Parts: sequence; structure tokens; C-alpha cells
Amino acid sequence: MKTIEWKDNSVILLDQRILPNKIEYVVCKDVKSVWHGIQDMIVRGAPAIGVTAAYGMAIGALNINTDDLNTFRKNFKEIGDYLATSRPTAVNLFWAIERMIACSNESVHSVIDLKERLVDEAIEIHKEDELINYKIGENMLSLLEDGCGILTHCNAGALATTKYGTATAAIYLAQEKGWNFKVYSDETRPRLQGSTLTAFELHQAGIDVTVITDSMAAVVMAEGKIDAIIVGADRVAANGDVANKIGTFNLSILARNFNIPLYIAVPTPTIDLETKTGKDIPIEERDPLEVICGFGSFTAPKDVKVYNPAFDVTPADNITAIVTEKGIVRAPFEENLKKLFQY
Ligand SMILES: CSC[C@@H](O)[C@@H](O)C(=O)COP(=O)(O)O
Repeated sequence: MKTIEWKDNSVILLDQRILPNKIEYVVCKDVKSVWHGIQDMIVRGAPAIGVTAAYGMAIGALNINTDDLNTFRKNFKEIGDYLATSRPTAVNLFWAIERMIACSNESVHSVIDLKERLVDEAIEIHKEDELINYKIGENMLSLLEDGCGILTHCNAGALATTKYGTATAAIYLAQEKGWNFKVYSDETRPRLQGSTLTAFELHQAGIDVTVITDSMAAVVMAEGKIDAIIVGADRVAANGDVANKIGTFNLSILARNFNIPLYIAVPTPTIDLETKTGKDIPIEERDPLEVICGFGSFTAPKDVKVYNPAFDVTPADNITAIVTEKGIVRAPFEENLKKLFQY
């Protein structure tokens, strides 16, 4: 099942809002529908958002009506500014837009050539993601052993990326090796990515997965069922603080309490050295209805006050290691994250 597909100059998105009950696709033929695809969470998960934005830029490029390269580049930059307003936290969105803009500034003979180059660049960003995830999986696997109990939160799986996922990459690679992991997937309130997406994809792949509500995490840890917690991230700050789905911070505190390693699985585009600490990461606040009407009917008074931050920040001190395609980073994070980008 493909999360994102480029076909006939359009981007086709698997509609993640209705999984696991229905498998339907949404075709985005213009930049506005790509913006909505990201903002409405038809597609979600940091790497998938980045790839979708790159294709959105490619669609935008194809629809710019000018032969003048300067005018083209100005319009192209405006498309990037617009797509950048779709969601604020996952840095992969801004990374992909910037990479497309850098590509648009390469020297070419004509607008036609540049349009072709930009479509190729978006396809390249998409392809790279698969290889990156495989390498994250290999690195993560070196920290685990057969029979491990793993807790994960939200969906940092194949649905949030192109293949393997980030947090789930080691789980899929372990399965290929014949290892048996027992995976616990937090339901992940309010949007339920853990039960509707992670449990769905792992179950489909024949992996031993058990859904728990977020509030059961301490119990499974106390019962000795968890050897490692593995999650993805939306942005890693220069000091190693990590923004990820709301609830990750809670898990990090539990991890310390039970002395369980917390591993963050990320592609290097999720590491943002321009963002100094977690305090500088913009945290998206979403519609109150996600919290009080997430199951089809109201589960609280309609006019009650609601606070719905979609992400939280886990302090670097609570993290055992950040596992990337380029290697495993441990404290001191500030120093070691920088080293990743030196080669
Ligand atoms: C490899 S995906 C990593 C993160 O993007 C993921 O854990 C997450 O928080 C997704 O949030 P979402 O709001 O579903 O886009």
C-alpha cells in the first residue's frame, strides 16, 4: 500500500483519516489541494509531509505560466511560502520546500528545463526516504535483540514515510531476519495514529502488535514487558530536545522511572540545527473537536474549554539515543549532532 504516489503530474495520497476502515486515495492536482492534504492530515508524519510538500512544489512549478526564469523563480518561491503555512512543527516540510527552492536556483537554459528538473528533484526526495529508513532500521537493530518488547507511540511507520518507517524500521528488519519482537502500540489520543495506523500496518505485516491506551504505558513497563521505547520525531533541536506527538514527553518520564532506553528514530532532515532548543520549536495547536468529538459524537460538553497541543517536547536528558541513517547519536547531543553533518 503506497502512502504517496506521483502520477500524471498529480500527487495521490492514501487517505489516512479513514484507516483502518476504508482504503481510499485522494488525488491532488493543484497546490491548494496539496496544502489541504497536509493540513487536514490526509497525509501525516514528518517525512511523508516533506515528500508531499516537494510534490506540491512540483505541481506548482508545472502550473506557472511564464517563459521568464526570474518571474518563474519569484512565483515558485511564493508557492513555497504558501505550502509552508500548512503545518508548523515537522521541520521536514520546511526542509523539502527549501531544497526545492535551492534546486529552482540552479542554472538552466529555460523554464521548460527547470520544470523538468524540479519534478525530478521531488521524485528524488521521495526515493531517498526509502533508503534512509532502511539504514535507520539497521542502526536501531544493533541496539536490540531477538524477543524484545517494544513500545511505540503515534505512527512513525511505513504510512508516515515511504517504506519501513523510522521507528518501525527495526521492527520490519527484525521480521525479515526471523526475529520476534512483541510490539505495544499506544493508541495515541486524540487522533489515534497508534491504533488506526501503527497497529493497522504492523498487524497487516504479520507482526505481533498489541494496542494499549496511552494511560496503560506505565503498567506494561512495570510488568516488565518493555525493553525499549522507540518513537519518531517531528523536529530535533540542536541541543537534542525532540518534538514528537503529544504523549512522548510522558513516555520519556516513565522511561527514566523504569530505566528503559528511549530511542528516537529520525532521518537527518528531521534534525534542525537552526532551532537551538525545544523551546524554539513551534507547537501546533489543533481543532478542539479532535479532543471532544473524536469518536463521532461528543465526549464532553460542546462548549467546554479544550487545550489540544498536537506535539510535546522531550528534553534531551530523557533520551538514550537518537538513531539516524548516518549513525547513533548519544549525549552530549549538541556536540554529537553537529558531527553528523560534518561529512
Ligand atoms: C516518521 S513520523 C515521525 C513523527 O512525524 C510522528 O511520530 C508524529 O508525531 C506524527 O504526527 P502527525 O500529527 O500524525 O503528523
